[in-house]
Amino acid sequence: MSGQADAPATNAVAGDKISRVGVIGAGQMGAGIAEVCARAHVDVLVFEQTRELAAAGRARILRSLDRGVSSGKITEREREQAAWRLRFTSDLGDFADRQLVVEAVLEDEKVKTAIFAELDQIVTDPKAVLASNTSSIPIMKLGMATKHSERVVGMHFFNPVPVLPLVELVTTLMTSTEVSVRAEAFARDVLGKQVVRSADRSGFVVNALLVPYLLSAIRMVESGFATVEDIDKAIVLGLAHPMGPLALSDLVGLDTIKAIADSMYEEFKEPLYSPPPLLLRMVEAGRVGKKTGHGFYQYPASGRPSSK
Ligand SMILES: CC(=O)CC(=O)SCCNC(=O)CCNC(=O)[C@H](O)C(C)(C)COP(=O)(O)OP(=O)(O)OC[C@H]1O[C@@H](n2cnc3c(N)ncnc32)[C@H](O)[C@@H]1OP(=O)(O)O
Repeated sequence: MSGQADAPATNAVAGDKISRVGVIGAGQMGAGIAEVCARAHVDVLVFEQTRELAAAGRARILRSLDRGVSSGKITEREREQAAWRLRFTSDLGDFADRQLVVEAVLEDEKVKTAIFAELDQIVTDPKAVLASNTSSIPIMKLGMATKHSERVVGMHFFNPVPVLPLVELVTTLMTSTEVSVRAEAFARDVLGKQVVRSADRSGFVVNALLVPYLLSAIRMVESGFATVEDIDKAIVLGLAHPMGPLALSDLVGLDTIKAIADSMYEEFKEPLYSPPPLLLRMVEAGRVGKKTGHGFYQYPASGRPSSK
């Protein structure tokens, strides 16, 4: 193998434009992906397991659209139109007509492989793209849960999805050229994202660099090397990052960081990827960051962080 992304299996060309998308999961990533699709004039169907989760997902998207209006990124009319393009279902069978499905459920390999096996039966169009937003699970494992692994790619978005312009596109040894070209064209030309390609290695490009950095910051807190506030202040003021590593860990979710670190450690057996005990204890305590209101910082209803 060269040092490039894994070579796709065939040389077909891109098919027609994708205008019907399915998103599985309306948590922080799924909701963000559904929102950017709806804002890009795409018909979006979102799967959530229950009506309550679907209602919470819709409310999350509407709040973000409101924020888009108040910050002058979209007009009231665009907000209304995007909201109309979003539908929810709790029956995966409704995804039969989707041209692209993006799975964005929790980082659990068993859950994700079961979804891909089911989707493969439901979405029968051979040109359809089955994508995962996984942060770290090798895409091949998801592809091999299907009978058509040539349709499976990784499309990895970044949080907050409406704000961050990157998508990592991950092709496997089995992904067809047609599918990778369609997925890239959709992310770039329809969603207006910029695309980088990564080989199918746990963590891909961004998390392979980000996760050891976040884990090192958590180890610094654990050892008493510096306080949470000072570590974040040092990085914001000293490196001009928009937020420090502990605030960023809270934004991503400590449960997600643990899952990514576990997956990267399993793949590379690199001690730097091993989750430190403080991270494990915080996840066990349910203090996983912004989404539960408490992580390295506390998040009152206003959403503004305060010290632990
Ligand atoms: C773990 C993984 O697998 C993948 C990951 O996701 S890794 C995590 C990647 N994410 C990051 O690194 C986030 C880093 N942090 C940031 O980018 C910023 O701190 C932040 C965007 C989260 C918040 O920034 P902020 O300055 O406090 O907020 P705010 O000023 O309200 O918003 C920043 C910009 O986004 C825009 N924005 C915010 N919410 C928006 C929305 N819902 N829709 C559209 N635009 C929005 C704002 O208008 C503003 O735009 P301008 O700079 O042009 O004015």
